[in-house]
Amino acid sequence: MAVQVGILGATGAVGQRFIQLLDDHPTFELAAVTASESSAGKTYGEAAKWRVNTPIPDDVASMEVTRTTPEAVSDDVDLLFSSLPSSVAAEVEPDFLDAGYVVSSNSSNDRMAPDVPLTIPEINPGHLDLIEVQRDERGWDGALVKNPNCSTITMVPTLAALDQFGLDRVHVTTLQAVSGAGYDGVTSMEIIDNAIPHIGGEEEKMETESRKLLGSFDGAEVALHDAEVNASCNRIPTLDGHLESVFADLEEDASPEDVAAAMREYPGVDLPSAPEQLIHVFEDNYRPQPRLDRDRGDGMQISAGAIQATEGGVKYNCLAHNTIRGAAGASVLNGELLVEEGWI
Ligand SMILES: NC(=O)C1=CN([C@@H]2O[C@H](COP(=O)(O)OP(=O)(O)OC[C@H]3O[C@@H](n4cnc5c(N)ncnc54)[C@H](OP(=O)(O)O)[C@@H]3O)[C@@H](O)[C@H]2O)C=CC1
Ligand SMILES: N[C@@H](CC(=O)OP(=O)(O)O)C(=O)O
Repeated sequence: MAVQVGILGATGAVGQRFIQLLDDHPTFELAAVTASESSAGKTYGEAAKWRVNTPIPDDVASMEVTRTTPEAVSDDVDLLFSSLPSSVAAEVEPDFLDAGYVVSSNSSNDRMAPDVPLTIPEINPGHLDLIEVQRDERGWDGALVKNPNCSTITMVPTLAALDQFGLDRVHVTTLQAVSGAGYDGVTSMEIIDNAIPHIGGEEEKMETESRKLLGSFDGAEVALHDAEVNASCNRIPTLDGHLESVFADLEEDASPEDVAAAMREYPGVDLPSAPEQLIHVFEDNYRPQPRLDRDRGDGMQISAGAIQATEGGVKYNCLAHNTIRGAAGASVLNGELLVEEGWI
């Protein structure tokens, strides 16, 4: 039976990706779209400055955009995807949770809260059970699950594959696409013929969220993985697709071939939006590249390549589509996991 879903912040850059990914979804049926006061009351077609590379589905274009309050959303909606600015999400998500909604959120508020599952279905599906803790502590009838930051989710599946060799220390440098900053985020004058060598708050997110995702859960709390993670984040003039260079120190000996095999064999999950193989490893050291490889697995697969030995471990490059696997696709996959695990 179809699960009725809604999108909070549906008119924005990530909201538009949600609409694209939910069109013809086998389980989810879009029943509500919300945005700010200035969009409320308009049809979606009037309110959204549509910038995704497929047309607005006709049935969505004619839907009425509502205010972002629980009262404005029908009780028939079982699951909400959230792509609000994090300051707005911090204020309104708790209202929806109090009202009993299950929320799969892409916004960065509360990702590191001890009682909020920060989840990638292929990596730490068991962390979803934090929902019980969250309900006890906060008295919510609903449930809140978060997906990680787009740069974090690009790297973490590869680190999870390396963890069998004893992940000790990670250094990562990112080359991030402009779409990560949103449509109005960086101006053309800033980014063309240029690179911007810092992204505010991004390094800390990579350094903390990765350790929560790889951490162990004992039924009550998540113990952060004890690897040291250091990140340096940079913006470059690609449109979509974050490329990252990772240097990982390992406790055990592992050749580049061992590492490539561990990445290739890392198990996927059987959910509608999941790629068949989680990590594609290239033999060609000049791959992955953003323009050529971001759409692998409908934008949900992670790519890796140029795996080479270092004194303490390995170095390699990895890539993911930042607004699909790194944002809306990640939330949809978490929604599918919530259904699969019986939370909805
Ligand atoms: N852009 C990206 O690639 C990525 C973004 N993210 C995160 O996802 C979230 C959304 O980002 P993005 O889509 O780029 O943002 P946008 O600014 O494009 O969209 C924001 C959405 O939130 C709505 N909104 C804004 N203010 C309010 C309010 N006060 N009350 C209710 N609704 C409001 C907007 O409605 P309206 O149109 O009416 O203003 C719009 O629908 C952010 O937390 C961001 O950090 C994460 C990964 C990647
Ligand atoms: N900061 C990311 C995008 C983003 O919005 O991340 P977060 O989901 O952590 O807010 C980027 O610039 O590419």
